[in-house]
Amino acid sequence: MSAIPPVTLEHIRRVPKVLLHDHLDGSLRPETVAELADATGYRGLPTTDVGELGRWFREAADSGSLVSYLETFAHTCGVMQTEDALVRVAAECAEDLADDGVVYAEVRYAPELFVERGLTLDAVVEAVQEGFAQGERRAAERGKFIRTGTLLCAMRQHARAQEIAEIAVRYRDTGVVGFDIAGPEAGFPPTRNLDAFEYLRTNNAHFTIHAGEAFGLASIWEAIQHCGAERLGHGVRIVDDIKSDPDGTAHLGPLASYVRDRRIPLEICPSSNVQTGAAASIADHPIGLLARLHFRVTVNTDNRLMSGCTVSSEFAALADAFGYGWADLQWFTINAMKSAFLDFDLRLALINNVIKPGYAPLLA
Ligand SMILES: O=c1[nH]cnc2c1ncn2[C@@H]1O[C@H](CO)[C@@H](O)[C@H]1O
Ligand SMILES: [Zn+2]
Repeated sequence: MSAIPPVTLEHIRRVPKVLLHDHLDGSLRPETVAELADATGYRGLPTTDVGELGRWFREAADSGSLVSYLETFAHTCGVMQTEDALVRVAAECAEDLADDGVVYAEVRYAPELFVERGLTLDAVVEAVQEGFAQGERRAAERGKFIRTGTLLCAMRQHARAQEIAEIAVRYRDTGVVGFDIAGPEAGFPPTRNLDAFEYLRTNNAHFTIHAGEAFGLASIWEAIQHCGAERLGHGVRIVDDIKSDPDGTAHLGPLASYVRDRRIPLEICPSSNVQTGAAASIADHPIGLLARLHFRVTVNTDNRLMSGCTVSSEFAALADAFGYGWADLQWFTINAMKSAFLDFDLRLALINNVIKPGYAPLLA
């Protein structure tokens, strides 16, 4: 019998993982940002030195506020205005995730941010899907399995949610698995987009909503009870509805109970929350409490470029902070797979044929 390996980054990279919340325009390789700026004539980068550029994104995003964090996306979106650029970024995204041991990923982006040079929204979606297909193929050629789906975001501060929802439904059979709203939360409640959410529900389409990140319970409540969100992007502020006694006994308010009882998945992104000020540090992150109370917690990257992270590094940071072992990491992974916007039979197959066998030798 070989000894069970310790929960280190190196070993975490080898076990199957599932990612539900990752932004395509927040996860480019720094060298790709620099090369695409050169190729497409984008002149706005703060530096063209690749090492400095990676550092710049992490530091600029380390701002303590969601609004200044989001300013960094001007540069990634700036270099993603052509079909070739979108294909490349999506293909590299699939490959990078596969190399990190991610077996299923839902990657999101807002098509409306890539039309500055004349691409149509449909052309954007088709280029991104082509890129993911290429990336999955290239990963498979290297012996790495990954399946991807995309989520189309509408930006809260624009008024295009209905249009984007219609595109999400139209492309549902070609890899678009759902819809989301992203962007600044304060001042832009999800109920501004009620028509779009009603349209999606009428068409039996899936959606998640960024809520409970920079703004509190009201945003979560609206997302679930008015809009009908199936999952919550972040949702960490649900802890505002939980009171803890000095001995650790927790008392859940009605919204927290509803979220837990209905098993509403929380797409938690620990490093991103520290950067935007939604959590003071990884060790202080509400994920510790939420996992202990058995909320449907999933672990995500949000923006790998801005946070300099991967799913594996997020797992490793949580294992360090909270002492999580392989059983906990499997629990996060199965939670995520159960919560995916993918057909039930495919979710079950990935759980039984890929995830459980991947962790089994570590749980003996
Ligand atoms: O954590 C976040 N909260 C809200 N919006 C975000 C977050 N991360 C990225 N984006 C926004 O989503 C857009 C589409 O991918 C990005 O351009 C960025 O503006
Ligand atoms: Zn996000």
